[in-house]
Amino acid sequence: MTDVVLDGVDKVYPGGHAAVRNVRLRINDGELFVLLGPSGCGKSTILRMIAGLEEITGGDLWLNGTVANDLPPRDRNVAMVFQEGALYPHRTVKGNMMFPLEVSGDDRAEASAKVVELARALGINTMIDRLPRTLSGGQRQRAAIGRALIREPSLFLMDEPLSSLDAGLRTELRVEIAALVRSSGTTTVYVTHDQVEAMTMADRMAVLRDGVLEDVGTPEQIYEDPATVFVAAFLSSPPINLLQATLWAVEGQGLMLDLGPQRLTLPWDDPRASALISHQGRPVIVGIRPDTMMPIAPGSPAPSGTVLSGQVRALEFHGHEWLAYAEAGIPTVDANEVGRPERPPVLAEERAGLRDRVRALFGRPAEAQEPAEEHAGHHRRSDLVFRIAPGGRPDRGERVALAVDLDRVLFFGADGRRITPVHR
Ligand SMILES: Nc1ncnc2c1ncn2[C@@H]1O[C@H](COP(=O)(O)OP(=O)(O)OP(=O)(O)O)[C@@H](O)[C@H]1O
Repeated sequence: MTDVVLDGVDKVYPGGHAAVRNVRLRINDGELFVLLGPSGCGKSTILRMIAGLEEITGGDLWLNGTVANDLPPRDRNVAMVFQEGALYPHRTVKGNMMFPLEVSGDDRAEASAKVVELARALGINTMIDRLPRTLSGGQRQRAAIGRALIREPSLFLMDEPLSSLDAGLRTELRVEIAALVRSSGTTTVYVTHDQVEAMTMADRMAVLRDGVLEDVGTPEQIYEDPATVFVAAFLSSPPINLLQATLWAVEGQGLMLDLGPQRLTLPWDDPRASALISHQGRPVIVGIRPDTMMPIAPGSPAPSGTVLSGQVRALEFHGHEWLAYAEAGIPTVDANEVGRPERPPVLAEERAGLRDRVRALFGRPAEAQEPAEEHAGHHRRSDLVFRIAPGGRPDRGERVALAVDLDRVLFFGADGRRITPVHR
């Protein structure tokens, strides 16, 4: 059993790349804690620093109340499983799982009984005499997890252990891994870039971007009450609508969100009004999840300032639901570009260079270029995305009115941080 504290931890790789920046985090004893973020955000680096495989260049790592920055990996009692859990190819599943116990000189009969019991819990008891190459990817990962857990580590670290498996197996294994580590009570840090995996498995989770911690909390807290626009967007599937607005206080009406050609109004008695008023006259980002907008019959009564409208441009069938995309003329925001430092100009040049090279490759003449998208800065997509309840599906080209559940709308400043207080 162990708890882990990262106290202002930095990682600057040789060559100067700052992969992890001032991360402050507490992972409690027995917790299944998930590190989530896009590729390159520093998740694996954090995991490797906890394991002692990567030097910490700033701040402190505490393991069970002791600073462990310089503790050798073998003294941390940590077990780790990677994307492709490496097994010894010439040892059977049982031989692989026995190995850590043999090294520590455990009694053979006891070790064997323990391996059989854990193999049963992992659902691989019928294949313990087989060699790894005769197993499927999922079975190999189970064996690798078994080998890591067999010596009862204080801390279990998993780096994208399911990412090489197909979707069905991933779903099955994530349920089993979560149940197994919970029943063992081992503090577990699990790295993934898959938000569904994170939300379904985690007791608590952290969301990272560019080496910086954006948010920490339970999956429900982070989904319902995200700290930043990046977190709200990263955890939203289908994508959250992020609308560019200017906020105005209007006497007798409330807080008016000027969305260009359309408006929403928050009444004065809304509990968020007092925090929002500080942004009077300033740009804000309005976050509306697709399930918080409901199509209503045109002209049907709705409180003023609660309806958006648009023309249906596309419909998508997702099996359990339909999604619709409606052109509403409202400027939208790209979450990836909000609240992050400006990229150096050289990157933009490199990108243009790549585009030119691809064009040259496919022989596209320069005059065949598509017209430039009409957006400035962050404005890209200009559709409203909403869910459609079974039954009343609009047609493509039809105008729709959408009642917005204002209580569930999220408000962010232009820096991408939530304007209203975040509760943890
Ligand atoms: N040994 C290294 N030397 C220099 N830079 C490195 C090294 N290892 C990682 N990086 C850089 O540090 C950043 C974080 O890498 P890291 O592997 O921790 O990200 P990640 O979130 O785990 O990504 P992924 O999901 O793709 O594995 C990346 O920009 C990566 O290129």
